[in-house]
Amino acid sequence: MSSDLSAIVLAGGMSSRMGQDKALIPIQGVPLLQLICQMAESCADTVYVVTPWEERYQHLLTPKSKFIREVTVGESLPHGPLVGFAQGLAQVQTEWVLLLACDLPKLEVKVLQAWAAELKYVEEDAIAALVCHSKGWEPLCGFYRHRCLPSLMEYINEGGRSFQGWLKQHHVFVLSLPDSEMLFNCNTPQDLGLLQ
Ligand SMILES: Nc1nc2c(ncn2[C@@H]2O[C@H](COP(=O)(O)OP(=O)(O)OP(=O)(O)O)[C@@H](O)[C@H]2O)c(=O)[nH]1
Ligand SMILES: [Mg+2]
Repeated sequence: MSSDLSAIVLAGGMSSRMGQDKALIPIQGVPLLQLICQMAESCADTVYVVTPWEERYQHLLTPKSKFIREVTVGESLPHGPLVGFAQGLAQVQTEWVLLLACDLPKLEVKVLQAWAAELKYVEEDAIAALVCHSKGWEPLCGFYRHRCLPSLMEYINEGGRSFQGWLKQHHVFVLSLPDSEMLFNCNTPQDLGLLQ
């Protein structure tokens, strides 16, 4: 375990495709958000759950996890994952942050730990270490250097909301993915059906 690594779990999405809050869906009896926090804890000393809805998830917190309350505007609609991440990153002190979506039920702790062990070999000029797939980077299961925050804020302040658009401006270290099933993204009732 590295004291230079913390984790941010994003739990502020609308789950509109699922039709119910994905974070609360039990996977083999464990609510998805709790499952992701448990996995994050196996790699990082502190896990930060970024959400505007602390009360909803209070009962799911694991021993090493805490909330970062996301600030929303207007009718409390979230700003999307890039802004949620920036708000979380601004509160974190470690050199590296493992960023995780809360809808990845097939994550594998061993792979996350092997990636974390590789961070010491990542080139100094890389701002992140991510898996690359045919459509671009996988931004919501990978590692970011804390010092990417000024560039992220600049991109957001200019109106940018896309991880791909932001990452395009930077050098990113490529992580290898032993089995793509690990990144199975549970967005719809059909996805959920595949799990059960
Ligand atoms: N904190 C925070 N997390 C977000 C926000 N938008 C999405 N997320 C999280 O980002 C991850 C990926 O979200 P998606 O699957 O793309 O979208 P979603 O909003 O959860 O669901 P849809 O409404 O179906 O698109 C999930 O962990 C979401 O909870 C946001 O505005 N704030
Ligand atoms: Mg998703």
